[in-house]
Amino acid sequence: MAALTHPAATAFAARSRPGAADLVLRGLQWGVGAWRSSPADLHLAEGQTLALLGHNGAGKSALLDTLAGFLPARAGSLHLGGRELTHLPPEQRRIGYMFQRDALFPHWTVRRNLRFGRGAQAPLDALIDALDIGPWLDLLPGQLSGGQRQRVALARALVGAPDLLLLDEPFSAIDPESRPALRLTVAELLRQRGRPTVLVTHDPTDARLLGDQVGVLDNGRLLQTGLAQTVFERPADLRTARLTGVDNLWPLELLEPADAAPADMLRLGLNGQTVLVLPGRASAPPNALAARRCTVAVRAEHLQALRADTPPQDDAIDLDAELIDARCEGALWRLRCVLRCGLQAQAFALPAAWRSLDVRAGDALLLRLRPQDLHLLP
Ligand SMILES: Nc1ncnc2c1ncn2[C@@H]1O[C@H](COP(=O)(O)OP(=O)(O)OP(=O)(O)O)[C@@H](O)[C@H]1O
Repeated sequence: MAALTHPAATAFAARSRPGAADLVLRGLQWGVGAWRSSPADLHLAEGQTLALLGHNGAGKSALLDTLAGFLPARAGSLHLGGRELTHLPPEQRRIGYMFQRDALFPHWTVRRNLRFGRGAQAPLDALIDALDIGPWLDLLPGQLSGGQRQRVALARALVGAPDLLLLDEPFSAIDPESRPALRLTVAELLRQRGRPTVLVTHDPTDARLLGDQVGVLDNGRLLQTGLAQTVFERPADLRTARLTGVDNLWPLELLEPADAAPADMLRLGLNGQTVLVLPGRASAPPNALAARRCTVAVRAEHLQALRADTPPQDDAIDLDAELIDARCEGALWRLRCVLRCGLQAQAFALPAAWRSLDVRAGDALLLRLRPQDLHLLP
């Protein structure tokens, strides 16, 4: 597998055509049959990747088909590098598209598949090297595994330096061991391409790692788009929080400040009992203040599991908890706990931290978080 800064990837990028190529959608509506999206506006700068997250049927593939010209836009416009594409046929759009199903020609070798269309004259060596597909060039797609075919399809989408790259779940058939390395290779290829990419995924890790921007699509409506960090750390609503993989979503009531507490403290609780006290009521969404309830969103990676006797620390919020169970998930342990108020909480721990905790199911723990890692949703 090619390394993150594989020289071949650099050479491949150097041969990509230079020039501005922003993707701009203005009130674009797309649809399949009777299904139709809401209008969407978007500006994706050259070189940026938009990772689109959404449930099944949200309209992700239909959007890619519309950008590629396989489905007609129902309304609005689509510009790429200042060129209006809205009504151009697919072959005039200079778009590389990796479909959800690899769509390689089954009776052609991998080499001939790569040489099809835009790839007829394009240099291939650097791309073949970066994606590690050299050994399969003379094989037919049917002689490859699903994951191997996906890599070839990825190369075919990238060949000839398209102005816009569309990737529909590019890693869905890649085995879990190869996925992190391939993700990094692709991230580097996309970064060096200098052209926009729209990538559809169900995996928040793909979206976080590959997306400069993240868009969350729900039944044809873009709920939130923005910098990946903003969408992941500050999801606009509950659906976005779920789609971006927030594990802890605690529905809490806004309680009156306790006696003698500063008036601007925010006291959140359950059944009248205090769960969290936060500095500053300003962090609460205005409609949550009015409704006197909100959902507290905390990513599992922001909860630090500590031994129950750990001394308190300034500016940290500590929650008493009891361990339910712990499971190894690749490089991290996922700790499932129950808070004193009865709500469940999940925290990640690195293997060394998990070992040094030395706790078992039923043992007491402290879950620590920084106030800035906690986000209140209406
Ligand atoms: N051939 C079709 N005829 C009619 N409606 C369709 C057709 N294909 C898809 N749809 C509808 O269009 C909507 C958008 O489908 P689309 O395939 O874009 O969703 P998606 O977000 O890509 O889903 P998935 O994650 O399952 O691939 C869906 O609600 C679906 O019901």
